[in-house]
Amino acid sequence: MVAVGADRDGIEGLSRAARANVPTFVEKLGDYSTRAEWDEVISTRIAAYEPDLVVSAGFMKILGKPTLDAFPVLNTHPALLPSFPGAHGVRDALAHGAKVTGCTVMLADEGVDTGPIVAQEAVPVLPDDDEATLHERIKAVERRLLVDVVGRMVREGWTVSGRTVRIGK
Ligand SMILES: Nc1nc2c(c(=O)[nH]1)N[C@@H](CN(C=O)c1ccc(C(=O)N[C@@H](CCC(=O)O)C(=O)O)cc1)CN2
Ligand SMILES: NCC(=O)N[C@@H]1O[C@H](COP(=O)([O-])[O-])[C@@H](O)[C@H]1O
Repeated sequence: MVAVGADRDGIEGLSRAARANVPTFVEKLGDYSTRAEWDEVISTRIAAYEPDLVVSAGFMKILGKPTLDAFPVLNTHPALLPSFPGAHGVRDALAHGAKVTGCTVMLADEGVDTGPIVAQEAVPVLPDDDEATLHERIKAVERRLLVDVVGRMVREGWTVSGRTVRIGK
C-alpha cells in the first residue's frame, strides 16, 4: 500500500495509515471552486504515488475522468449490484424488503456503481435487522472479499472484456 487518501479529515483509515508510516493525503471538495478542479487535484495527488491499483473503500465521492483515465479504480459497495447502487445501498435494500443482499467489488467507471463486477458475496437480511446491524454484517464480508480480490488482482493481473472481469492470465 503506497498511500491512503480521503476527501475529509478524521478518517480512521488515515490514522491507521499514519501509525503504519504510510503516506496520506486529504483533498476536500469544498476547498475548490469547481468539482472539475477537485477531480484534477485528486488525480494529481494519486499520481504522485504511482499506484498499480486504486482501491475505493468507503470513499463517498464519485471520482471523475482524470482519475478514471489514469488508474484502474476498484470499489467496494455494500449491496449486490446492479441492485441498490449509490450512497445508501444498505438502507435501500432494507427499505425494499430484500431478504438477501451482500457486497460487490467492481471496477469503477464514470457512472455510479455501473462498472464491471469483479466479485460478489451474498449476505442474508435477518428479520430484526436495522441498517446498522445489516451493514456491520456486510462489512465483515466486504473486508475479507476486498483483501482477497486485491491480492489476487495484483499477483495475477486481470482482464476486462465488455462487462466480464477475469483475474489471472
Ligand atoms: N466514478 C466513480 N466513482 C466512484 C464510484 C463509482 O462507481 N464510479 N463508487 C463510489 C462509491 N459509492 C458506492 O459504492 C458511492 C459513493 C458516493 C456516492 C454519492 O452519491 N456521492 C455524492 C456525495 C455524497 C456525500 O458526500 O455524502 C457525490 O459524489 O456527489 C455514490 C456512490 C466511489 N467513487
Ligand atoms: N456506495 C459506497 C458505500 O456505501 N461504501 C461503503 O461504505 C462502507 C464504509 O465502511 P467503513 O466506514 O467501516 O470503512 C463500506 O460498507 C463500503 O462498502
